[in-house]
Amino acid sequence: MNRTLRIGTRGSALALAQTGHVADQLRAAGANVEIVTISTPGDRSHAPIAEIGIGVFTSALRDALANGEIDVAVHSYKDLPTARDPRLSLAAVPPREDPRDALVARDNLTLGELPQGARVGTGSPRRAAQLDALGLGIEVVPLRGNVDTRIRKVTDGELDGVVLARAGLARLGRTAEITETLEPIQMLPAPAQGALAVECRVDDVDAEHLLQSTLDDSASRAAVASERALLAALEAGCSAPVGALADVVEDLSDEGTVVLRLSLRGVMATEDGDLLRASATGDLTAAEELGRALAAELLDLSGHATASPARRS
Ligand SMILES: NCc1[nH]cc(CCC(=O)O)c1CC(=O)O
Repeated sequence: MNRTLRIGTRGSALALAQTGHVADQLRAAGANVEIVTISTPGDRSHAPIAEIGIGVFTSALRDALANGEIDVAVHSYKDLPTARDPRLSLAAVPPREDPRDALVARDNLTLGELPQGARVGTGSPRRAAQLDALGLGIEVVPLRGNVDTRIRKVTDGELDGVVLARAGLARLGRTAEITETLEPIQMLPAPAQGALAVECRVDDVDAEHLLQSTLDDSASRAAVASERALLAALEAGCSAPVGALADVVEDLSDEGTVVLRLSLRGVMATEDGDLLRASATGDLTAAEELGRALAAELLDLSGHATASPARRS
């Protein structure tokens, strides 16, 4: 392909870092690429995400792609709405970064070492619900802004800690500031956290082929597909905070050969702040079915959780 691919990105340090990485890989494969920065309403607003809505970071980029201002859009996958955009094709899901959440706290402290009443910042209802459920007496403080702004609240002494996606810190070369990487058994990440979504126009088959063959990782794509299918199915039934993580695991087939399977864990907060958890494994080739099945199980649990009048504990 001898045309120049224009790759669109948001202008945040994180977005530029991840797009730069994608551009480098495409250049290494011999493509001509150019990076175009697109400002989004999400970057200009300081309101909580819960108020301005999912898609604020991604829809301007998607529109620019659909009208031909750019040829490729690179998104943090977890920031994309679950409804697919019929104008666009998900050409590649590159190998996923570590999907876990991370704590950056003062004095090198871990969550367990923070004192009662410690103030920990996060704008994510999912992180807040899971922090509360640990029963550590941590006070969750609402917080927004880019990675730098959030960490500065800790260095300035305004907060005792903040919880962020490890992947974001890794892409910015700031993992040294992490004081604890949170195990998924305590805190399940957002569906698709740590993964990128690389889109092109649905009719741009040349770009789609190049992006897919150069960047796509089928295991990451399958894992993320099951997490997102779980999220989409739960969004239809409720608006509760949701965490999900699929791991690709080795299993033995009936014939004794090694097969790869998906192991999916999910968590959903109820209205009274209890956490419902479930897990399941399934075929790598039926990732979305697995996500939907686990969502149905969580919805079933939530029905029991709210419908039972004699509920104690
Ligand atoms: N919602 C903002 C956002 N979108 C993607 C990432 C981090 C990188 C990723 O998960 O791929 C972050 C920051 C964070 O959650 O700390």
